Amino acid sequence: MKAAIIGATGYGGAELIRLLHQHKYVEEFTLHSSSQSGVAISESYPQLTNITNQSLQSINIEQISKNADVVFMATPSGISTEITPAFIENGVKVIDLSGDLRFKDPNVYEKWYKKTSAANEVLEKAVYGLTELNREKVKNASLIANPGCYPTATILGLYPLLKNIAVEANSVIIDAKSGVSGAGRKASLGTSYCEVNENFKIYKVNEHQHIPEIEVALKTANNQLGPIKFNTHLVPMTRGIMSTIYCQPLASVSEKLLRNLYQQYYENDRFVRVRKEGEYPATKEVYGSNFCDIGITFDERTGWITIVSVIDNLMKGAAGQAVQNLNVMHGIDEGTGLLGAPIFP
Ligand SMILES: NC(=O)C1=CN([C@@H]2O[C@H](COP(=O)(O)OP(=O)(O)OC[C@H]3O[C@@H](n4cnc5c(N)ncnc54)[C@H](OP(=O)(O)O)[C@@H]3O)[C@@H](O)[C@H]2O)C=CC1
Ligand SMILES: CC(=O)N[C@@H](CCC(=O)OP(=O)(O)O)C(=O)O
Repeated sequence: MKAAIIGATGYGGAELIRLLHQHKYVEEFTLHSSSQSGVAISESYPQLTNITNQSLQSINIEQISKNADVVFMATPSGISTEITPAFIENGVKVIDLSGDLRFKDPNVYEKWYKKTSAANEVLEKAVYGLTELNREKVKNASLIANPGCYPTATILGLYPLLKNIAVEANSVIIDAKSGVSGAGRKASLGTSYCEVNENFKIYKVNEHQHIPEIEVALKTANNQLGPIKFNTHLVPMTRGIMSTIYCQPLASVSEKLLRNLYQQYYENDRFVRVRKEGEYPATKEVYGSNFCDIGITFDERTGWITIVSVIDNLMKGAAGQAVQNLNVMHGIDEGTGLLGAPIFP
């Protein structure tokens, strides 16, 4: 198949290049930029020298539509809203990494992203691409709203629990941490070295745009769920997300039962690894891979469950999951191009 990457000069775009380059069914991909057409991608990313010597092309929708079977939108929020409808009209599949198409209700997007939403008919076509939850819908989709990075770690961490165990409706607390690549490549004061190094800071307190995305997905597991408590922190590391989740079950549960429940729920999901008793995953244990690793425990003293869920934000949190969805949409093995082990140390 033939692919095009719009936003190829960003971190999500560069990760897509790395993955599509090693994907045996992608015979060709083109790279598109709104600001650097004509410039070789290796000018932005010297590590891609001899991997691809392509020059960036402008974003010409008609030309891309003639060439590509599928377009990846690795662009900031607001761009897919403008561009994707034309690709859909031209019969080209789209996988959007941004938040533009993740909500069915346009008001939710407008409230949390503070931007104009895509039209209802586009939102209706979009399938929320958290592959493990929506595999059957992804199979038949022509438009994928790839999930956000924090939602991927958090929803995978909570879903089996909320589906199977009665919890205190208002007890879900999510303490999430991200590496700095989660903010993209664009320079900003808040992500500059001196602001981040040897520092640990909370940001977007009570107003993170991923709050409604997580709530909408979790309500499909338990519609009694109250508002979640969710906050995000910037950690001085490049990649990785850790979502530490606390939740109070209505009745005491055994740790063994919880682990069995998670293992059963994810038994056919090769990218979710449920850790054994007493083992909690670290971000480096999924670095550069498409895995989501989950540790779980119940504290009899407090009566609370703790779940730890980690991903690489650029892989399972963005480009990796986008390629996983590409595979499912095209009926090819879900792991194609994604089976590399995590990089460690
Ligand atoms: N980083 C992460 O971990 C994750 C990111 N995401 C989402 O994926 C998307 C891409 O993120 P990321 O790669 O990190 O972001 P970056 O900021 O690294 O890259 C975004 C790219 O979009 C392009 N762009 C900017 N403005 C426009 C425009 N007006 N029209 C077309 N293209 C434009 C730029 O390339 P150029 O100037 O060459 O056009 C830029 O390189 C975002 O929506 C982000 O929220 C989702 C999950 C995780
Ligand atoms: C570290 C960091 O800044 N991360 C970003 C993740 C952005 C993202 O994934 O946003 P979308 O919903 O538009 O995809 C954030 O917290 O906003």
